[in-house]
Amino acid sequence: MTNSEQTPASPSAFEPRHDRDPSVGELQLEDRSSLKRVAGLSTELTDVTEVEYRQLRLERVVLVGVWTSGTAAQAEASLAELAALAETAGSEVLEGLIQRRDKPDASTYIGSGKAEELREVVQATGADTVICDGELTPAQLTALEKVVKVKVVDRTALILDIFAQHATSREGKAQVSLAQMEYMLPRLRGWGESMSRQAGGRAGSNGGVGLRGPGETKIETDRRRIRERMAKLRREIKGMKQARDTKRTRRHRTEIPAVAIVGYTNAGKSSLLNALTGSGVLVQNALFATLDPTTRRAELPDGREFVLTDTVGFVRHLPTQLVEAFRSTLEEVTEADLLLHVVDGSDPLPLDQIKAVREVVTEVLRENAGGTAHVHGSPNSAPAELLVVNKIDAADPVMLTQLRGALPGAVFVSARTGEGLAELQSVLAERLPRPDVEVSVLLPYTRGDLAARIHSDGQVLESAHEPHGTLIRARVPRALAPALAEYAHRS
Ligand SMILES: Nc1nc2c(ncn2[C@@H]2O[C@H](COP(=O)(O)OP(=O)(O)OP(=O)(O)O)[C@@H](O)[C@H]2O)c(=O)[nH]1
Ligand SMILES: [Mg+2]
Repeated sequence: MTNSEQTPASPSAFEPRHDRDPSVGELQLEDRSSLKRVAGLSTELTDVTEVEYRQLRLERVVLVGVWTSGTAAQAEASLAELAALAETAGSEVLEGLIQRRDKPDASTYIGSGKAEELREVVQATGADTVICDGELTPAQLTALEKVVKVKVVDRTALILDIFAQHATSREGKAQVSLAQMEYMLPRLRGWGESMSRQAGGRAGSNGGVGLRGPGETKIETDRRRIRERMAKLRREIKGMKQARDTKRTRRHRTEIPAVAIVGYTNAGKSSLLNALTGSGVLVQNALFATLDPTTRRAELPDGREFVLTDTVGFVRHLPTQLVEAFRSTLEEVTEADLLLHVVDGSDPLPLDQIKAVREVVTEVLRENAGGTAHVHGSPNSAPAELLVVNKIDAADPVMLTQLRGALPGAVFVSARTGEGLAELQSVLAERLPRPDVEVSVLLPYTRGDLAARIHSDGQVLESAHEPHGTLIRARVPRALAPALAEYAHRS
């Protein structure tokens, strides 16, 4: 598959192009389409430390989930989401099965009888991969592979694979590699075995291309090399984080309020950033389209500036390796003055999405507590949250009425049609911290530079042109006050 025109009916096909839609990042979308994976080209991996080249080669898959708690609708939504994830990773979903049990089977995840059934489905459909809707232990993966006779991967590996495909920046790539290695480390043996069987299809024989699993010594060497690479990656990520910190400190010095957009993957975070700032960040009907935080300047109706950061989307059971690896990028979340929590109002279970996002945010805030000092607000205080229900143009009116009742403080918008955006901006204006010193100055016309700074960093309350200069009464950031002191005006 190379572009959406050729495969309009594919469930993973992109949304139709909206040529004049300001919320869509056309150019990046083309880039992404042109980089679409070509399946079946990768050759067997010879060096396990090259984790980033190890695509999962998911092609024709059967999904299987264990439904332990919650409603049937929730169990089905979870499997539907797994299907969307699998399609985003480039695979074709043939079948989905759910087993109701108290807890996953300790040895094969699904019960042994069900595993036999699964094997029949795999054979009947001609699937080459089974994806389980959870995180399996290395032993469970191996045991289930033995029964179903094809490669078995779990939800964590799938999400890691999508992240690996979507990472573009150096930092993003490093973070994903680190997460993949962490996931791989305890699973090296399992991988070796499954890869061998996968390549040759003659389990038990002991020679030939692709059939030599790594020997014990090789595994030990590989483990050591992976650990070394992980240590190196951690150092590199730390270095990249320092560069970003410097940039952020510069912003803090001018005390421009910061807003971080968080939310479930595909909720429309990037679309909202584009709609509020007129930028062209990548928008795609795919999960985890955005991995790198993008910061843009935006303006409130009263002229005050703020910065808006788009962040990686969250999902139920986001792999902990990823939260850990993305911690440095997620610091944008910790240090924001306000979290704009975007919810997809057209999703069947938006309240579940809100819950999942809040869980990850809480984890990120806890992990980062005690880290870098906060400039705004008190140290370690969690940023306030503003819920924004998006896609109201596509949402079911009954659901919207329910949501309005359930989420009294939320703002309802459509990034696509622009509905509700004006209200969102005025709510933002109320909620964002104001510059905190009031000054009255008579600026000579030669100091247009200072007048410009008052306009960009502060809030002008009154302004009048006098013979000797501009008389301005304004609220400005404390940091700007000293430069203005010599022009202080008393009436
Ligand atoms: N109908 C409708 N669709 C929307 C709206 N906002 C965004 N979308 C669509 O939802 C999909 C996801 O939008 P994105 O802005 O990429 O979502 P995101 O939250 O940034 O997603 P990730 O970066 O993948 O986590 C795209 O197909 C958008 O066109 C909206 O207000 N109405
Ligand atoms: Mg996005």
